[in-house]
Amino acid sequence: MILGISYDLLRWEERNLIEEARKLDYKVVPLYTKDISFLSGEDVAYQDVEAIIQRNTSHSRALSTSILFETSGFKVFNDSLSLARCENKLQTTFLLRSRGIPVPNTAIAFSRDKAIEMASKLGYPVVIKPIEGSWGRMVARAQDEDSLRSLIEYQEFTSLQYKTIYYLQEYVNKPNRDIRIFAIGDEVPVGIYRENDKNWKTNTALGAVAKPLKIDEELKELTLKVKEIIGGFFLGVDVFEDKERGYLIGEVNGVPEFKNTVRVNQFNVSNFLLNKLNEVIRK
Ligand SMILES: Nc1ncnc2c1ncn2[C@@H]1O[C@H](COP(=O)(O)OP(=O)(O)OP(=O)(O)O)[C@@H](O)[C@H]1O
Repeated sequence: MILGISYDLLRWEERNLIEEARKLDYKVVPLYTKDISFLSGEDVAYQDVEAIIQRNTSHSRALSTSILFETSGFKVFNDSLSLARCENKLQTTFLLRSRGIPVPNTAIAFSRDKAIEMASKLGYPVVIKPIEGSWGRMVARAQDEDSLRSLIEYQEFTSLQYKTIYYLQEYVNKPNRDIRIFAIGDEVPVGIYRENDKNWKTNTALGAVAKPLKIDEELKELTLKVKEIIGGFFLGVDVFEDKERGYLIGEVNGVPEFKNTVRVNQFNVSNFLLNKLNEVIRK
C-alpha cells in the first residue's frame, strides 16, 4: 500500500506507525503539514497515495488537512466529519446523549448568569472545561459558586475560540482512574486504565499511571456504539466508571496517542491499525 501520514509533529506514535508500515512493505509518504499547500483546481503531487492517516496534534490543522485531502480525492482516516464530532466537546456530548449513550450530566450556557444557574442545577462540585482542548488543560473543578465565578472569569480572558460558551459538567465521583479504550475499524482490541492517586484529572500527561485494561462485553459494545455514532476509523474513547450508573462516556479523541497503551499491554497498535486499514481500503 502507498500510505500518506499527515502530521505536524513526529511523536513516538508517528515514528512507530512509519516503522511498522515499512515492516509491512507499505510505501510511506510523509505529509508534513507545514510543508504542504493546496491550490484550488490543481492536483497535488502525491496522487498515488491510497490512504492517509491523520496525525496532526493541532485540532485545527487536523480538521483542515482532512477536509483538503478528502476534497482532493483521498481516503483519510480519520475523516473530517468524525474529527469535527469529537474534537468539540459540546458536539460530542450532546450528539452521544441524543443517541442514548450514557454521558455525565452536562450543561451549556452562553452567559455568566445562566452558567451559575446551571451549576446549581447540576450540583457542586462542577467541572468546567474548554469546548476544545486536550491533556486536561484548563479543565477545572469548582467546589462552590464563588470559585466557579472566578474560573469563568479566567476563561473569558483567554484566547480560546469558545471562551464565552460555558461547558459545565457534574463531577463524576469515579475511582482514582478512568478508562481509555480504542476502537480500530470494527474492533475494540485494547485499552488502559489511567490511575492517579494525587490528581482527580487522570490524564497521563498529568502524571497518571497506565495499567492494562480488561475489556468486558458491555464496554466493548458501548465503544462500538460510540464509534458508530461518531464515525471514523481510529478512536480513543474516555470512559468514567460511576458507582450507580456504570460506564459514562467522557470524551472521544480523533487523533489519539497510544504509546502507553502499547507499552503496558504489549500490544502492537500500529500493526493492528495498518492491517485493518488495508482491509478497509481493499473492500
Ligand atoms: N465530569 C468529570 N468528573 C470527574 N472527572 C472528570 C470529569 N471530566 C473530566 N474529568 C477528569 O479530568 C480529565 C481531563 O478531562 P477531559 O478528558 O475532558 O480533558 P481533555 O483536555 O480533553 O483531555 P484529553 O487529553 O483526554 O483529551 C479526565 O481524564 C478525567 O480524569
